[in-house]
This record gives sequence, structure tokens and C-alpha cells, in this order.
Amino acid sequence: MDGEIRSSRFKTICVFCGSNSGNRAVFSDAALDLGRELVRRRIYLVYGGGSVGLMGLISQTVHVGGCDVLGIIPAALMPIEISGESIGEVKKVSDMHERKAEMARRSDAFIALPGGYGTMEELLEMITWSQLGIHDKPVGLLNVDGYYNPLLALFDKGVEEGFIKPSARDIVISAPNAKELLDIMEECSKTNAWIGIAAIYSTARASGHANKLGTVKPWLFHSAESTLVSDFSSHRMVD
Ligand SMILES: CC(C)=CCNc1ncnc2c1ncn2[C@@H]1O[C@H](COP(=O)(O)O)[C@@H](O)[C@H]1O
Repeated sequence: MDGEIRSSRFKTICVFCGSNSGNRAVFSDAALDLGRELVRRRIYLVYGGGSVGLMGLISQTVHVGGCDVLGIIPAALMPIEISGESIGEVKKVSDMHERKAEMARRSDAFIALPGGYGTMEELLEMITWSQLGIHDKPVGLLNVDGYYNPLLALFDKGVEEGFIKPSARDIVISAPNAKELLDIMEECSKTNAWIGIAAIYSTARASGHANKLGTVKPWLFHSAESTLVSDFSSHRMVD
């Protein structure tokens, strides 16, 4: 990563990630790298509010880099022996449901790093809310060292077996590293047609023609799904 500061279309991104660090350094490295990439683009972080696992690594990196960090944490997880010392601003909420709604309301986009059930549940909920038109914000998956390949294969199986619409499969934007993921998400959010653009990117990546994407006309791919109204248009960091 170069040190150059870049502006971003996103003011705030919510990152879902493991409360553990995983068994291999590649996962910690990816959390630190995503944190640095957010700082480089001057993007605020919304996260689960703990200092354990990958959550702690990314929040520390963004905070030290000088960008705002907002942890949203249910009262039951607040004791320091459970979640560790929180970093930056902390908002206490009553339960996990309120936490997710608050995270979604305050963010312009979502990214999932590797994690366990908690991370997968948060990711799946944001995908589902996008499918239902509850929000229209990009959902990114940082597929570190292929960690999420089995989940992506399950999504493909869902399409093949008729449980997931092909257009809904493209809600998830995945990439192997933070820079590539954020570049694609920024490109996709330029118009409301990001679902269509994401599909073009994934097809181009698969065929090795990603460098020709500069010729894509975003308006060609405007999808009906993308015009649905968002309940979460407000994204101020502080009430
Ligand atoms: C009781 C207990 C095990 C607490 C561990 N400490 C935690 N502190 C804060 N948020 C957490 C914690 N464990 C899970 N989460 C929530 O679940 C997600 C991660 O779960 P997981 O590690 O992927 O599955 C986080 O994004 C967070 O929203």
C-alpha cells in the first residue's frame, strides 16, 4: 500500500469481523491492511465495539490512523472481561438486533472480514436486507486466502437450485484484498446500479478482462432492485 491519501465516496463503512483472530497470520494481516486502507481513504469505521480478535486489530489501526471509530455494543457484551477495552466512541444498545440496525443506519457500505457465526450472521443479514430493499448499500466480502470460497460456492448452489435469484447473487462483492475490494465497491456505488456493475466486475475478473472495465457504461445495467427505498439514509457518526 502506498501512503497517499485518497478521497472516497464512502464516509463511513461498517466492518463485520471475528471476535477471534483465526489461526493464521494472514487473517490478522488482512484486518490491519483493511484498517490502513480505510485510513488512506479517510473513511470512518463502525464496528462491533470490542477489542478482541480482528475487531480489536482493525479498530486500533483506524483509531491510531486518525479516523473516527464508532463501536456499537449491546449492554450485555459491555463488561471489559467479555469484549475488552473499546476504542474510540462507544454507543451502548439494548440487544444484538438494535446493534445491527444501528450499524446499518450509520454506514454507507458493509465489509465482512473472516470471522465465525457472528460475522456470517451479520453479513447474511445485510445481504438479505439488500435483497428486500431495506437498504441499497454495497456489501463487500474480504475473501482472505479463499476463506469464504465455501460460502460463495453455497450461494452459487442456491442459484443453481433455484433458491437465490441470479441478480441477488450479485449483491455480494468479493475480492481477495482491501484495496481491490474498496476500488470495486467505490466503482459500484457511483450509480444506483451497483448490483449490475458488480456482476460485470465478477464476470470480467473471472475471464481475466478486469482491465477493460473502464469501458463499462453504468446506466446500461440499472436494475429494478436498486431503486428500492432505503430506510437507512442517515449516517451521521454522532447523534
Ligand atoms: C460472550 C462472548 C463470546 C463475547 C466475545 N466478545 C464479543 N464482543 C463484542 N462483540 C462480539 C463478541 N463476540 C461476538 N461478537 C459479535 O459477533 C461478531 C463476531 O462474531 P464471530 O467471532 O464471528 O462469531 C462481531 O462482529 C460482534 O458483532
